[in-house]
Amino acid sequence: MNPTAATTPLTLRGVGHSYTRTPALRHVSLQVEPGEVVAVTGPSGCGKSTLLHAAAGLLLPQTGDVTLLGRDLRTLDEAQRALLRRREVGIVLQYGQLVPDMTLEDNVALPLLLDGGEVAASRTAARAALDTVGLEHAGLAVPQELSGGEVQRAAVARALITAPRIVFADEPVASLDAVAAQDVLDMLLGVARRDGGAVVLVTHDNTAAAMADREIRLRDGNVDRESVLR
Ligand SMILES: Nc1ncnc2c1ncn2[C@@H]1O[C@H](COP(=O)(O)OP(=O)(O)OP(=O)(O)O)[C@@H](O)[C@H]1O
Repeated sequence: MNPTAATTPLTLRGVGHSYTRTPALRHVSLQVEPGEVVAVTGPSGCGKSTLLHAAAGLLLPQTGDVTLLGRDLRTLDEAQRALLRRREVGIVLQYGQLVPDMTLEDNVALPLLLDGGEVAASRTAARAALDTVGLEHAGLAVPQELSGGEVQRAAVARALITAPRIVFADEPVASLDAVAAQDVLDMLLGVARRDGGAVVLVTHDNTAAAMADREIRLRDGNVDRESVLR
């Protein structure tokens, strides 16, 4: 058996975090199983993005523990968490988060280049990744020359270029039309079909949420309801 297939991709135990006096997340526990796609839904401000940032190691929550791909995130320093994210985790945040004055090709190649990848090979891989998201024509453009939907698709290409074991996506289809949204979701959800892979999708979009295996609905920083969808 592949040893990575048995690793639980993500476990949160009693995770809480406050930016101000009102907690953004109160006490959230959840587990994502190998092969699973989990949609995190709920009204604006209920804590979805905070949950995603904590789960992906972008934010160390004030209380509780996160185990990501078998690693307890509290035991890793910032550099170790960054390395784990870069090598094994794909992250698509709201608004794409591309580097503004880099071409799309270099933006998408960045995770490989930061890991010591050879420049020409990394750019070739980036062009192939841009091709899969329908942006083969835009490799030499910079993000401000693109539409919101194109930026989002490039962010998806960048998140998938390292063949991550888990993907976290925050509203990945918010600025896409229905056809492009379906394409992007298919690509992201493909990660869960890899051995031991998993996907966590924050979304307001009912169609996107309905593609998940399980929906976790938050309210006021807590899990309000969990529904098994398939
Ligand atoms: N950096 C921050 N500083 C202060 N408060 C914050 C910060 N980020 C989030 N919050 C607050 O924490 C709460 C949860 O925010 P969060 O972004 O996690 O919710 P959300 O469910 O993702 O919202 P949306 O659907 O609108 O993106 C909100 O009340 C928000 O105003």
